[in-house]
Amino acid sequence: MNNKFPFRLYLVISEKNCIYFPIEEVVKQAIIGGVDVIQLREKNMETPTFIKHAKQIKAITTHYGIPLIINDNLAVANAINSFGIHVGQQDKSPAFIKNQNTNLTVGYSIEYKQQLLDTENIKHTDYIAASPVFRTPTKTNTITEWGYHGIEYIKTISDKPLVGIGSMNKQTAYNTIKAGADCLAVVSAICASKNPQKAALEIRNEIEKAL
Ligand SMILES: Cc1ncc(COP(=O)(O)OP(=O)(O)O)c(N)n1
Ligand SMILES: Cc1nc(C(=O)O)sc1CCOP(=O)(O)O
Ligand SMILES: [Mg+2]
Repeated sequence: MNNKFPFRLYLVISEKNCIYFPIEEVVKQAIIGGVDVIQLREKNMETPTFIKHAKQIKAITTHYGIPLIINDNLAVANAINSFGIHVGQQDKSPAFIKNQNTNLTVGYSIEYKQQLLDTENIKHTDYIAASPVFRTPTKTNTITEWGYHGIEYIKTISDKPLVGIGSMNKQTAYNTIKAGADCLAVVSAICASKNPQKAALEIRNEIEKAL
């Protein structure tokens, strides 16, 4: 697998998705349970507040040696010197970001087949995300579902590390990895669990079983 994204279980987290514990506690429990990369996704935070919040989360992820990725906001990613940034089709493009002379690892959401032919952006991308594998109440402005066959299809077109996102949990993890995903990104199955550590461990176990 590409050295820049050798991860298997990706926590995508925001304050509002953490139901039973403060975000800092969910981050710690998830890491202990087996999450090996984290994205901070705060969709409604102004940049100065986002930077302050991201610094607090980065202090925890750094303590555990886990990379932190920032969703959407390049100013925040640069301000905290994050490991990476994740962007989608409505955000700054991977080509633009890589042209800023940055070391950021760049993730890019792919919503349908034709976007896989966007070679200019995909060549500037370190991993792609199948967006979504299955529809999810956590993010409703998605287009279609890739499903397991979609994951298989993407792997025939692209050799980029592939992240599956959207209703990834202990029931869907095994088949998504078997279909060809390299990594699973999870929000609610961990953030909304009464036991985030156990939830992460159970998904991680399914991933390892499928590899
Ligand atoms: C790992 C991962 N995959 C997909 C997304 C979605 O990105 P995007 O389409 O830009 O939507 P928002 O998350 O910005 O609402 C993601 N964030 N992370
Ligand atoms: C942040 C995000 N992006 C998606 C996409 O399809 O691009 S789905 C999603 C949320 C995933 O939440 P859950 O794990 O609760 O299903
Ligand atoms: Mg985005």
